Amino acid sequence: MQTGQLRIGTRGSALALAQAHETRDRLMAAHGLAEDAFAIEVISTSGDRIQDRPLSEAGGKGLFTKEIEEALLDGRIDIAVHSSKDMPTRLPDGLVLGAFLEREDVRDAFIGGAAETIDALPQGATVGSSSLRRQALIRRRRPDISVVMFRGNVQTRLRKLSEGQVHGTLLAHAGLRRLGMAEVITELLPLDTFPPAPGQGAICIEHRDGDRRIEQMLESIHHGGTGAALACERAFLGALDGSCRTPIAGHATLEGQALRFHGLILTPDGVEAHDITVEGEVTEAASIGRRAGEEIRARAGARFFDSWV
Ligand SMILES: NCc1[nH]cc(CCC(=O)O)c1CC(=O)O
Repeated sequence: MQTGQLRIGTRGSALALAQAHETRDRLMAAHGLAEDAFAIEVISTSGDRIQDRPLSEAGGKGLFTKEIEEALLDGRIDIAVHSSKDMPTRLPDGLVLGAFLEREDVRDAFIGGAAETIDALPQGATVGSSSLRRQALIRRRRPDISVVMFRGNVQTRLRKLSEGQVHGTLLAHAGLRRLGMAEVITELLPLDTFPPAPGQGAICIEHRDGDRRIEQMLESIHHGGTGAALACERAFLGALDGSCRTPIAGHATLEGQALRFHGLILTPDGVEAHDITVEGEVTEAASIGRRAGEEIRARAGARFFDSWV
């Protein structure tokens, strides 16, 4: 490592590396820096190592961030690049999310083998996904479909699909685009029936609270609209206690100074669902999300949350 280099911590998956490179490239462009002003440090996380069970059972979201956050706190790296969707609502003391890059398309994508769309899948088809939200949304739309646990990187999933192990799978459009693989998509799912996970499609950058040098560098690559949408979506998750065993969707959109949030919670079988829309000023982003979370919680009732914990 050269002295003065900015050290970027990331997981080692192809998607994580693409996101780290995108962040580095934006910082290079914004500050007229060369590639050797940065070092990309790959950090393996528990989430990468656990492959045999759903992460919601193994301990949830923090599994993708713990080792990276330790590296930040120890001063081994200066910034960490994450998928916002994978970030817990509460960060360790001393760390903050300092910047969000402009959001990609937030929609889920269906990659079909047996048929191009979810509606066209044969009766009783099998779809692979390990996301509780996607499982519940598919079951809500097509109760006859069986959803099987499906993890691993994009290449592994596509191989299983081409081997006929499943009739289709769902992935984030954003991730496929960042990998240059959007051509495998057979259907982009509509936002009203397949609302995204809070944070989907947005890259965030975490750093040590009060690190002035980093704060100044990030200012130029931060996207204010994405930051407001994410403040709202993360507040919604926080108000729901971020339970990773509950299928939760939440999406904030902006039109000028107006922010509109749509949230949805479902039972894992997709049978029961509660949704909410709250609108307000962009400056109130976090309180809109919190209010939506509190209201949907009250509406669903304690029984809804108790039924599978
Ligand atoms: N949990 C894995 C994860 N985290 C972020 C993305 C996609 C990229 C994004 O949403 O920014 C994915 C894969 C997927 O859902 O297909």
